[in-house]
Amino acid sequence: RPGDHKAYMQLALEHARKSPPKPTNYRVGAVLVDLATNEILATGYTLELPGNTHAEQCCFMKLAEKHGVSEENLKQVLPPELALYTTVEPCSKRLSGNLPCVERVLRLAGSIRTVYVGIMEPETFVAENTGRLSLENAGISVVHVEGLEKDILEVATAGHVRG
Ligand SMILES: Nc1nc(=O)c(N)c(NC[C@H](O)[C@H](O)[C@H](O)COP(=O)(O)O)[nH]1
Ligand SMILES: [Zn+2]
Repeated sequence: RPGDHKAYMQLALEHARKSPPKPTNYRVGAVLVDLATNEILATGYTLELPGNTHAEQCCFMKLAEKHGVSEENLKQVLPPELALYTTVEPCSKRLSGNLPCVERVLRLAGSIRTVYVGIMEPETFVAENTGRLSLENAGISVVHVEGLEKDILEVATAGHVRG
């Protein structure tokens, strides 16, 4: 249903639960929605695809694969009004050095209009996630969907040694 942000975030959390726990990242789930049709274009979760992949990255890689384009060229085949739901805000820096998801989202600016986040990134790995500002500067709204923070954090950090 249009505007049912919590339902989409709950779905993203269900995908996050499929992610294998690791002490060096978070277990995140993401859902990409076509706002014109309310169709779910892609889902993803951390490490779903081979390599050290992130949830948002998996959404984009799967959709690119489906359309027979590279992830870099995904923008060419995307509808004009999308929303990305991700349980943890897109990363702005990755300790692995891989391309952060904020950069991957910015490539899709103009199609992705809004990023809905369940929680902002904790400071375990990256002291300050600067993603929100970068996204807003590119005209992409970042909206915090309230109410699932506790569950999202629990799932995200399940692989971490309890301090
Ligand atoms: N939004 C988001 N989606 C994910 O799927 C994921 N795993 C993270 N995690 C952010 C965290 O900052 C990085 O996981 C660490 O910085 C380690 O970087 P790598 O994951 O090894 O590239 N953040
Ligand atoms: Zn990421």
